[in-house]
Amino acid sequence: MAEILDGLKVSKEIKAEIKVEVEKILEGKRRAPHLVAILVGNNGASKAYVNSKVKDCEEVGFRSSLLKFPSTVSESELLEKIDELNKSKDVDGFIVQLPLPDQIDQEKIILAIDPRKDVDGFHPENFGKMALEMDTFLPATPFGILTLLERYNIETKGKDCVIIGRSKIVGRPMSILMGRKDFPGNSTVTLTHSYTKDIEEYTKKADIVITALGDPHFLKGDMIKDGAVIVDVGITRVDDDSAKGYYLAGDVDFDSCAAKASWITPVPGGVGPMTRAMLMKNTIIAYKTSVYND
Ligand SMILES: Nc1nc(=O)c2c([nH]1)NC[C@@H]1CN(c3ccc(C(=O)N[C@@H](CCC(=O)O)C(=O)O)cc3)C=[N+]21
Repeated sequence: MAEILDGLKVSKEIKAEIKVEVEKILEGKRRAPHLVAILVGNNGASKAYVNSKVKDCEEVGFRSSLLKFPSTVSESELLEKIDELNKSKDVDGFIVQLPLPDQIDQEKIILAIDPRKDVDGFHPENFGKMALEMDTFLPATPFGILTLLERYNIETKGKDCVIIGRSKIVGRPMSILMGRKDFPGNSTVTLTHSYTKDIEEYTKKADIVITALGDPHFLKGDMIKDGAVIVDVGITRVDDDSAKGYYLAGDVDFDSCAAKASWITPVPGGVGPMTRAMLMKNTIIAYKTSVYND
């Protein structure tokens, strides 16, 4: 029976550590770190995530601003706002919640963000630095997974790690990070995706499986080996007749995998809260390295 990689617990520890740092900053009579989130449109899940980020900011003592735009906003309007945030001396970092409506070129938006304020770590300059093992903002979800593995002392060196899904914000960067030379890395990485002939062939041999595909209960116990470490990034709202009208489903079939794995992340309470904690971490890093605070 697997032990739980408790992302909710670790995320609280990290936020408490950040809070202590913020208190020291304020004692030094400096302004608090300031994170801005841009939310476009009315997507229920996006709204929920952004609101929880605002709550996290309050919890650690950051200033936060939520900028809402209608789904009809033009690309140039958004670019103007980004330019303003790039220049603003009292904004340390900002994120543009994805996905964006079709009339907006996501690539253009990400390229417009000043890499020094790109606390999501999505700008190609930061992605490149990540790949080259240079100091930079790591994308929050992969950063959260690494931190979770680190805090539980999960050995990754020399392990076979299989990642399912090659998204720009999770699978792809995760595949790079797990193979990096620094801890927790040094794994032998296989990145599987929709064109992989037989995913099971890989997952069955893997010491570590990281699923990020958004397909509820995809990974079953008979697809993994005994003692594997299972990290579930998937989080899909599945309609049901509960009070909320939905439940949150991971990519992992929890019961059958937990029966075989050595460690496993739950959904909710695993990677999600870690993602949020790492955004706070990136924001305080941005604050400390900001040219305006030295
Ligand atoms: N620019 C941008 N940056 C992001 O980091 C980003 C984004 N766009 N778009 C959407 C995804 C998704 N994402 C999540 C964050 C927290 C939870 C989270 O805290 N989940 C809770 C459950 C929350 C609930 O109850 O709905 C949990 O797993 O326990 C989930 C998903 C960040 N994303």
